[in-house]
Amino acid sequence: MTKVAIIGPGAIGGTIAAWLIETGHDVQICARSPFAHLHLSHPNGTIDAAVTVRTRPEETTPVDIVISATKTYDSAAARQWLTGLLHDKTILAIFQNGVEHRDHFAGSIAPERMAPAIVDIPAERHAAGDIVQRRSGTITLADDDAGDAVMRLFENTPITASVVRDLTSVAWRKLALNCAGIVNAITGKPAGVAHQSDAARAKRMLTAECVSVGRAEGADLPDTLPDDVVDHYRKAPPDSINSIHADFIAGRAMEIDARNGVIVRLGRKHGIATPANELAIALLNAAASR
Ligand SMILES: NC(=O)C1=CN([C@@H]2O[C@H](COP(=O)(O)OP(=O)(O)OC[C@H]3O[C@@H](n4cnc5c(N)ncnc54)[C@H](OP(=O)(O)O)[C@@H]3O)[C@@H](O)[C@H]2O)C=CC1
Ligand SMILES: CC(C)(CO)C(=O)C(=O)O
Repeated sequence: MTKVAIIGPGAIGGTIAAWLIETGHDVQICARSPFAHLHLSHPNGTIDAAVTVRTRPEETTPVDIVISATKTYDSAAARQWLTGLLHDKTILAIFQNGVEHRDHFAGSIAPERMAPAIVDIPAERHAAGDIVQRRSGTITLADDDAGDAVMRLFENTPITASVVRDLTSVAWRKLALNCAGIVNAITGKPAGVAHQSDAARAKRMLTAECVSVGRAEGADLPDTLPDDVVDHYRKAPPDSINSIHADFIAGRAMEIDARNGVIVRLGRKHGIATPANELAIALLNAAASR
């Protein structure tokens, strides 16, 4: 049994919490709003569990592994929980999209105790503690001691956790998929719009910039990635809605900076022009403004 804390019991944090409780770990949940019961509907059934929820950092006790699973823009707020949760060997796993996991938590824990994770688990939260997991999914971590410890946590769950030598490339490949998702939010059309040639062209342009900047950052990315991304959206259920599109529809904050802004920012650093991402960001911000 490992002592675990999960900061941010949303779609991903709630799914992870349910599986870790189910497989016998001691889980503290760090939440903004209290709830007493966790209900996960997953591809093979359901998990129902009573939960220990902390709503204030001073209520927490140190654990072996902290998993931060907030949206990227809540990373600074998530850091506030760490004081009470860390002992001198605690590992901090960062479950979020984007390529800046370490930057968001820099200075809060020694770099060798951070475990950035690329998560591919489609999940939605319907209410506090009420989560639907669509597919068992995968968690990819770096091949080091911290990544190894987090991978072992999932041994008895249906979620496939693995470690890879080159997490940078995995993160940029996921970013390629995510940066193209902005087309759905701007057009207001779900995945099936990728069958339309102009939408597919826009996705390819965004992704091509991601490939150039990612390579400058050291990622190993294939030339076929823009086409692969379009294929991915074409193969998805045509009515499926990616998370930035869902956040836009719901009027929630969006991970625009982590999914597209980062391409523009790092592009500038390397002298690479990123007009498609710049334009897409401006259009989505304009569409979201009241
Ligand atoms: N959902 C998915 O299918 C996938 C998501 N991801 C990535 O995983 C990350 C998490 O996404 P997701 O689970 O969907 O997001 P959600 O919005 O569903 O969950 C985020 C959770 O963090 C909580 N939170 C925010 N700030 C704090 C804080 N200071 N203290 C405690 N809790 C806090 C929110 O609380 P509150 O209830 O108050 O809002 C919410 O419960 C994102 O980076 C996303 O891009 C990656 C792959 C798939
Ligand atoms: C569905 C997927 C994988 C790509 O758009 C995603 O990560 C998201 O919805 O944010």
